[in-house]
Amino acid sequence: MATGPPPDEADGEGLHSDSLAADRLAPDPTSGAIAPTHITSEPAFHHIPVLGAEVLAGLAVKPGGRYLDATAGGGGHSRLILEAAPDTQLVALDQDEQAIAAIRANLAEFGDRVSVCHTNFAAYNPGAIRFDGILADLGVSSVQFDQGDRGFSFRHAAPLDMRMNRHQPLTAADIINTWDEVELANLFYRYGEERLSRRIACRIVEQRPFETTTELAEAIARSVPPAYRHGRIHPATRVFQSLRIAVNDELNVLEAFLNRSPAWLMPTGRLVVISFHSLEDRLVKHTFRAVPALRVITKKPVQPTDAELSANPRARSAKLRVAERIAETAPELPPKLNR
Ligand SMILES: C[S@@+](CC[C@H](N)C(=O)[O-])C[C@H]1O[C@@H](n2cnc3c(N)ncnc32)[C@H](O)[C@@H]1O
Repeated sequence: MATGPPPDEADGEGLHSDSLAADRLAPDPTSGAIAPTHITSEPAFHHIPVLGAEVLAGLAVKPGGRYLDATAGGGGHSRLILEAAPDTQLVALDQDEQAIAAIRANLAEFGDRVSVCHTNFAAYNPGAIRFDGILADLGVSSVQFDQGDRGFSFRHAAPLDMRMNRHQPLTAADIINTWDEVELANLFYRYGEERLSRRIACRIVEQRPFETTTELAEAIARSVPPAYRHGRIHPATRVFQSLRIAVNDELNVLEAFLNRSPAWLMPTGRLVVISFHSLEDRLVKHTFRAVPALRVITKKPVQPTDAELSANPRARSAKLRVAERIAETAPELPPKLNR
């Protein structure tokens, strides 16, 4: 990864896909203004699990197996695992308290087959428990994304928050309104791969403070050339991605999880990770190769079929990779002595 942004480039080619591409809005061609959608009621906690069949195949779910869903969200994948084979046991983690409440409610019918833990997956400690499979379906859930007050999407006028764990102090507003111009440009370039990082950072610093997602998105849209404004994705998409990654420290916690979690697996246990942007996928690919306890199962990432994409367009950037914990070879015994 480069350490700082190069001079800004004006074209919008070579955009990498990311989970915020759903935020492609139709800005006013002259002002770049975005018509905000005001959410008046909380959506039900419903998230369509991505790559469901591929997750079950990757985990090789077996009767009586024990699984860890490190990002349980709405419990969609957890439910698939619990229903895939009799007597499977599941530990469900999430760092978002609202998700934890939803998981408890949505999986109540499975009784003591499920235990739920409110934690960041990087801080989880399984004690002596070892799992037959671990799943991490990264990023935010549809519910978090669509919730009017969370600030993940510029489709809704909301405070610049973006915290998955609302007990942590740092918000997106803190970053946007207090970091200096160079720090912001570096952030947009590194975590958003934004080519116009310097120009956008300069305009933000001139116009801040910003309070809401839509104010910030409009300012970004106004600060870029018209060709860029009408590109494949909304011009604020990459900046929003970079802010979310920074607020939740997403790449550092993912790296810690990828290095720690192989030790939580039984020999031949499976680690399945679904990522939604190139920075995450790169980290998963390289760490799977680098961790000595893992054997890579998927040489290439598994992606959704056209049928899944037409049913769930939000799956479009998903990439699934699988690794297996190498079975410890028994220490060689000395040849039996003839007596
Ligand atoms: C894409 S959603 C998972 C959806 C889930 N697989 C389902 O089918 O309902 C990601 C979830 O992971 C949680 N999450 C993201 N990063 C996390 C982390 N570092 N530790 C714990 N939970 C995390 C988010 O709060 C969110 O609820």
